[in-house]
Amino acid sequence: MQNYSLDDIYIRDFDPATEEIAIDTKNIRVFYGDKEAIHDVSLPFERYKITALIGASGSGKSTFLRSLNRMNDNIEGSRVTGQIMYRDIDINAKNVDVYEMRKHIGMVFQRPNPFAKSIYDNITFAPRRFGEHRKAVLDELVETSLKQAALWDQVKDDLHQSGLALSGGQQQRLCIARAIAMKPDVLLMDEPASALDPISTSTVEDTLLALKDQYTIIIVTHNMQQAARISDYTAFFYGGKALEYDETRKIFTRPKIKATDDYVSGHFG
Ligand SMILES: Nc1ncnc2c1ncn2[C@@H]1O[C@H](COP(=O)(O)OP(=O)(O)OP(=O)(O)O)[C@@H](O)[C@H]1O
Repeated sequence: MQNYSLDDIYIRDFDPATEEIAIDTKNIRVFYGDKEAIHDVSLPFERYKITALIGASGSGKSTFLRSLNRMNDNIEGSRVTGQIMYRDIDINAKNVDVYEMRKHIGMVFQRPNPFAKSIYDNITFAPRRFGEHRKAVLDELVETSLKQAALWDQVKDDLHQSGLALSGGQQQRLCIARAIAMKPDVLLMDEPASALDPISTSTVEDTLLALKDQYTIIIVTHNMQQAARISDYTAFFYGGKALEYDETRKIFTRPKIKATDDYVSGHFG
Protein backbone atom coordinates (compact mmCIF):
# COMPACT_ATOMS: atom_id res chain seq x y z
CA MET A 1 0.00 0.00 0.00
CA GLN A 2 1.22 3.44 -0.93
CA ASN A 3 2.37 5.67 1.92
CA TYR A 4 1.29 9.26 1.92
CA SER A 5 2.91 12.10 3.82
CA LEU A 6 1.23 13.09 7.08
CA ASP A 7 2.58 16.61 6.60
CA ASP A 8 0.75 17.31 3.38
CA ILE A 9 -2.37 18.85 4.88
CA TYR A 10 -5.08 21.25 3.83
CA ILE A 11 -7.65 22.44 6.38
CA ARG A 12 -10.22 24.98 5.28
CA ASP A 13 -10.32 28.28 7.16
CA PHE A 14 -13.71 29.17 8.59
CA ASP A 15 -14.77 32.76 9.00
CA PRO A 16 -16.34 33.01 12.47
CA ALA A 17 -18.10 36.21 11.41
CA THR A 18 -20.26 34.40 8.87
CA GLU A 19 -19.79 30.72 9.69
CA GLU A 20 -20.88 29.95 13.22
CA ILE A 21 -18.89 27.15 14.79
CA ALA A 22 -20.90 24.70 16.88
CA ILE A 23 -17.99 22.65 18.15
CA ASP A 24 -14.32 23.36 17.74
CA THR A 25 -11.47 20.92 18.23
CA LYS A 26 -7.87 21.94 18.79
CA ASN A 27 -4.80 19.71 18.82
CA ILE A 28 -6.70 16.53 19.58
CA ARG A 29 -4.61 13.48 20.31
CA VAL A 30 -6.14 10.21 21.36
CA PHE A 31 -4.15 7.39 22.89
CA TYR A 32 -5.03 3.76 23.51
CA GLY A 33 -2.45 2.85 26.12
CA ASP A 34 0.88 3.87 24.55
CA LYS A 35 -0.46 3.92 21.03
CA GLU A 36 -1.38 7.31 19.59
CA ALA A 37 -4.43 6.79 17.33
CA ILE A 38 -5.18 10.47 16.60
CA HIS A 39 -2.28 12.83 16.01
CA ASP A 40 -2.92 16.50 16.58
CA VAL A 41 -6.20 17.05 14.76
CA SER A 42 -7.82 20.51 14.83
CA LEU A 43 -11.16 20.83 13.05
CA PRO A 44 -14.02 23.29 13.52
CA PHE A 45 -17.57 22.15 12.77
CA GLU A 46 -20.04 24.65 11.40
CA ARG A 47 -23.50 24.92 12.96
CA TYR A 48 -26.47 23.53 10.98
CA LYS A 49 -24.26 21.75 8.51
CA ILE A 50 -23.53 18.10 7.91
CA THR A 51 -19.85 17.21 8.06
CA ALA A 52 -18.72 13.79 6.87
CA LEU A 53 -15.61 12.06 8.21
CA ILE A 54 -14.22 9.70 5.58
CA GLY A 55 -11.09 7.56 5.27
CA ALA A 56 -9.93 3.97 5.15
CA SER A 57 -10.56 1.49 7.93
CA GLY A 58 -8.33 2.25 10.92
CA SER A 59 -7.66 5.86 9.89
CA GLY A 60 -9.16 7.14 13.14
CA LYS A 61 -12.60 8.46 12.15
CA SER A 62 -14.57 6.70 14.88
CA THR A 63 -11.94 7.42 17.52
CA PHE A 64 -12.07 11.11 16.66
CA LEU A 65 -15.89 11.14 16.53
CA ARG A 66 -16.16 9.40 19.89
CA SER A 67 -13.85 11.95 21.47
CA LEU A 68 -16.38 14.69 20.62
CA ASN A 69 -18.72 13.62 23.40
CA ARG A 70 -16.23 11.69 25.50
CA MET A 71 -17.38 8.24 24.49
CA ASN A 72 -13.71 7.25 24.67
CA ASP A 73 -13.97 7.69 28.45
CA ASN A 74 -15.66 4.28 28.44
CA ILE A 75 -12.64 2.60 26.85
CA GLU A 76 -10.10 1.50 29.39
CA GLY A 77 -6.62 2.87 28.77
CA SER A 78 -7.80 5.56 26.38
CA ARG A 79 -6.74 9.17 26.90
CA VAL A 80 -7.55 12.36 25.01
CA THR A 81 -5.53 15.58 25.02
CA GLY A 82 -6.27 18.90 23.36
CA GLN A 83 -9.36 21.05 23.50
CA ILE A 84 -12.92 20.34 22.42
CA MET A 85 -14.73 23.63 22.78
CA TYR A 86 -18.51 23.68 22.97
CA ARG A 87 -20.07 27.01 23.91
CA ASP A 88 -16.80 28.26 25.40
CA ILE A 89 -16.48 25.17 27.56
CA ASP A 90 -13.79 22.54 27.10
CA ILE A 91 -15.81 19.34 27.39
CA ASN A 92 -12.76 17.53 28.77
CA ALA A 93 -12.51 19.90 31.73
CA LYS A 94 -12.68 18.17 35.10
CA ASN A 95 -15.83 19.95 36.26
CA VAL A 96 -17.89 19.02 33.19
CA ASP A 97 -20.89 16.78 33.93
CA VAL A 98 -20.56 14.20 31.14
CA TYR A 99 -24.26 13.24 31.15
CA GLU A 100 -25.32 16.86 30.96
CA MET A 101 -22.82 17.49 28.13
CA ARG A 102 -24.20 14.51 26.19
CA LYS A 103 -27.64 16.10 26.30
CA HIS A 104 -26.14 18.74 24.02
CA ILE A 105 -23.86 16.48 22.01
CA GLY A 106 -25.78 13.28 21.28
CA MET A 107 -24.75 10.14 19.46
CA VAL A 108 -26.27 7.55 17.14
CA PHE A 109 -24.34 4.33 16.68
CA GLN A 110 -23.67 2.07 13.73
CA ARG A 111 -26.03 -0.72 14.74
CA PRO A 112 -29.53 0.28 15.72
CA ASN A 113 -29.66 -0.31 19.47
CA PRO A 114 -33.17 0.38 20.75
CA PHE A 115 -33.81 -0.55 24.37
CA ALA A 116 -35.96 -3.65 24.91
CA LYS A 117 -38.85 -1.33 25.70
CA SER A 118 -41.79 0.20 23.88
CA ILE A 119 -41.28 2.88 21.22
CA TYR A 120 -42.76 5.39 23.66
CA ASP A 121 -40.44 4.35 26.48
CA ASN A 122 -37.37 4.35 24.24
CA ILE A 123 -37.94 8.02 23.55
CA THR A 124 -39.01 9.11 27.02
CA PHE A 125 -36.43 7.10 28.96
CA ALA A 126 -33.71 9.76 29.10
CA PRO A 127 -36.03 12.78 29.49
CA ARG A 128 -37.64 11.03 32.48
CA ARG A 129 -34.24 10.33 33.98
CA PHE A 130 -33.55 14.02 33.69
CA GLY A 131 -36.75 14.75 35.66
CA GLU A 132 -39.45 15.27 33.02
CA HIS A 133 -42.54 13.35 34.11
CA ARG A 134 -45.43 15.44 32.76
CA LYS A 135 -47.45 13.20 30.47
CA ALA A 136 -48.50 15.95 28.07
CA VAL A 137 -44.89 17.09 27.66
CA LEU A 138 -43.65 13.53 27.11
CA ASP A 139 -46.46 12.79 24.62
CA GLU A 140 -45.54 15.89 22.66
CA LEU A 141 -41.85 14.99 22.77
CA VAL A 142 -42.58 11.50 21.41
CA GLU A 143 -44.63 12.92 18.57
CA THR A 144 -42.19 15.66 17.52
CA SER A 145 -39.13 13.40 17.80
CA LEU A 146 -40.74 10.65 15.75
CA LYS A 147 -41.93 13.16 13.17
CA GLN A 148 -38.45 14.64 12.86
CA ALA A 149 -37.02 11.16 12.47
CA ALA A 150 -39.62 10.40 9.76
CA LEU A 151 -41.10 7.49 11.73
CA TRP A 152 -44.30 8.95 13.19
CA ASP A 153 -46.68 7.95 10.42
CA GLN A 154 -45.56 4.34 10.58
CA VAL A 155 -45.80 3.87 14.34
CA LYS A 156 -48.26 6.44 15.69
CA ASP A 157 -51.04 3.89 16.17
CA ASP A 158 -48.90 1.51 18.19
CA LEU A 159 -46.44 3.46 20.31
CA HIS A 160 -46.50 0.73 22.94
CA GLN A 161 -45.15 -2.01 20.72
CA SER A 162 -41.55 -3.00 21.36
CA GLY A 163 -38.84 -0.97 19.61
CA LEU A 164 -37.21 -4.30 18.81
CA ALA A 165 -40.22 -5.32 16.68
CA LEU A 166 -39.42 -2.64 14.10
CA SER A 167 -37.40 -3.22 10.92
CA GLY A 168 -33.68 -2.33 10.96
CA GLY A 169 -34.24 0.98 9.20
CA GLN A 170 -37.13 1.85 11.49
CA GLN A 171 -35.06 0.91 14.55
CA GLN A 172 -32.30 3.26 13.40
CA ARG A 173 -34.82 6.07 12.94
CA LEU A 174 -36.14 5.26 16.43
CA CYS A 175 -32.57 5.66 17.72
CA ILE A 176 -32.35 9.00 15.90
CA ALA A 177 -35.69 10.02 17.48
CA ARG A 178 -34.37 8.95 20.88
CA ALA A 179 -31.27 11.10 20.40
CA ILE A 180 -33.34 14.06 19.19
CA ALA A 181 -35.69 13.81 22.16
CA MET A 182 -32.91 15.22 24.33
CA LYS A 183 -32.86 18.24 22.03
CA PRO A 184 -29.14 18.10 21.38
CA ASP A 185 -27.32 20.80 19.46
CA VAL A 186 -24.88 18.42 17.85
CA LEU A 187 -25.59 14.89 16.62
CA LEU A 188 -22.65 12.53 16.19
CA MET A 189 -23.33 9.56 13.94
CA ASP A 190 -21.03 6.60 13.46
CA GLU A 191 -21.99 4.98 10.14
CA PRO A 192 -25.68 5.15 10.99
CA ALA A 193 -26.78 3.56 7.73
CA SER A 194 -24.13 0.89 7.22
CA ALA A 195 -26.30 -1.89 8.61
CA LEU A 196 -29.30 -0.89 6.49
CA ASP A 197 -30.64 -1.85 3.08
CA PRO A 198 -30.55 0.78 0.29
CA ILE A 199 -34.16 1.90 0.77
CA SER A 200 -33.78 2.36 4.53
CA THR A 201 -30.43 4.07 3.89
CA SER A 202 -32.08 6.52 1.58
CA THR A 203 -34.82 7.24 4.16
CA VAL A 204 -32.21 7.83 6.86
CA GLU A 205 -30.30 10.16 4.51
CA ASP A 206 -33.47 12.13 3.82
CA THR A 207 -34.04 12.31 7.57
CA LEU A 208 -30.56 13.73 8.12
CA LEU A 209 -31.02 16.34 5.40
CA ALA A 210 -34.28 17.42 7.02
CA LEU A 211 -32.66 17.57 10.46
CA LYS A 212 -29.83 19.89 9.56
CA ASP A 213 -32.09 22.94 9.86
CA GLN A 214 -31.94 22.38 13.59
CA TYR A 215 -28.91 20.25 14.30
CA THR A 216 -25.23 20.19 13.56
CA ILE A 217 -24.46 16.71 12.29
CA ILE A 218 -21.07 15.01 12.16
CA ILE A 219 -21.19 11.63 10.48
CA VAL A 220 -18.63 8.90 9.89
CA THR A 221 -19.30 7.09 6.64
CA HIS A 222 -17.54 4.60 4.40
CA ASN A 223 -19.99 5.35 1.67
CA MET A 224 -18.53 7.95 -0.69
CA GLN A 225 -21.83 8.52 -2.47
CA GLN A 226 -23.49 9.10 0.85
CA ALA A 227 -20.87 11.67 1.89
CA ALA A 228 -21.25 13.40 -1.48
CA ARG A 229 -25.06 13.33 -1.30
CA ILE A 230 -25.67 14.63 2.17
CA SER A 231 -22.68 16.49 3.58
CA ASP A 232 -21.67 20.14 3.31
CA TYR A 233 -18.11 19.52 4.49
CA THR A 234 -15.87 16.49 4.39
CA ALA A 235 -12.77 15.64 6.39
CA PHE A 236 -10.50 12.96 4.97
CA PHE A 237 -8.65 10.95 7.63
CA TYR A 238 -5.44 9.02 7.01
CA GLY A 239 -3.12 7.45 9.57
CA GLY A 240 -4.80 9.20 12.50
CA LYS A 241 -4.66 12.67 10.94
CA ALA A 242 -7.17 14.79 9.09
CA LEU A 243 -5.22 15.38 5.88
CA GLU A 244 -7.84 17.43 4.10
CA TYR A 245 -10.94 19.30 5.22
CA ASP A 246 -13.01 21.31 2.82
CA GLU A 247 -16.40 21.79 1.27
CA THR A 248 -17.67 18.41 0.12
CA ARG A 249 -18.02 19.42 -3.51
CA LYS A 250 -14.33 20.43 -3.56
CA ILE A 251 -13.20 17.23 -1.87
CA PHE A 252 -15.03 15.20 -4.49
CA THR A 253 -14.18 17.26 -7.55
CA ARG A 254 -10.81 18.91 -7.01
CA PRO A 255 -9.13 17.84 -3.76
CA LYS A 256 -5.84 19.52 -2.97
CA ILE A 257 -4.09 16.54 -1.41
CA LYS A 258 -3.03 13.50 -3.43
CA ALA A 259 -4.11 10.99 -0.77
CA THR A 260 -7.64 12.45 -0.80
CA ASP A 261 -7.75 12.40 -4.56
CA ASP A 262 -6.68 8.75 -4.64
CA TYR A 263 -9.19 7.84 -1.93
CA VAL A 264 -12.24 9.51 -3.43
CA SER A 265 -11.40 8.27 -6.92
CA GLY A 266 -10.92 4.70 -5.75
CA HIS A 267 -7.16 4.53 -6.49
CA PHE A 268 -6.12 4.33 -2.88
CA GLY A 269 -3.81 1.63 -1.61
N1 LIG B 1 -10.59 0.26 21.85
C1 LIG B 1 -9.44 0.31 21.19
N2 LIG B 1 -8.29 -0.11 21.77
C2 LIG B 1 -7.10 -0.04 21.12
N3 LIG B 1 -6.94 0.45 19.86
C3 LIG B 1 -8.05 0.89 19.25
C4 LIG B 1 -9.34 0.85 19.86
N4 LIG B 1 -10.25 1.38 18.99
C5 LIG B 1 -9.56 1.73 17.89
N5 LIG B 1 -8.24 1.43 18.04
C6 LIG B 1 -7.15 1.68 17.05
O1 LIG B 1 -7.15 3.06 16.71
C7 LIG B 1 -6.95 3.23 15.33
C8 LIG B 1 -8.13 3.99 14.72
O2 LIG B 1 -9.28 3.17 14.81
P1 LIG B 1 -10.74 3.70 14.47
O3 LIG B 1 -11.72 2.63 14.81
O4 LIG B 1 -10.93 5.03 15.07
O5 LIG B 1 -10.63 3.88 12.88
P2 LIG B 1 -11.80 4.07 11.83
O6 LIG B 1 -11.24 4.96 10.78
O7 LIG B 1 -13.04 4.51 12.49
O8 LIG B 1 -11.96 2.61 11.29
P3 LIG B 1 -13.27 1.83 10.76
O9 LIG B 1 -13.64 2.57 9.52
O10 LIG B 1 -12.78 0.45 10.47
O11 LIG B 1 -14.31 1.90 11.83
C9 LIG B 1 -6.78 1.84 14.73
O12 LIG B 1 -5.40 1.56 14.65
C10 LIG B 1 -7.43 0.94 15.76
O13 LIG B 1 -6.84 -0.33 15.77
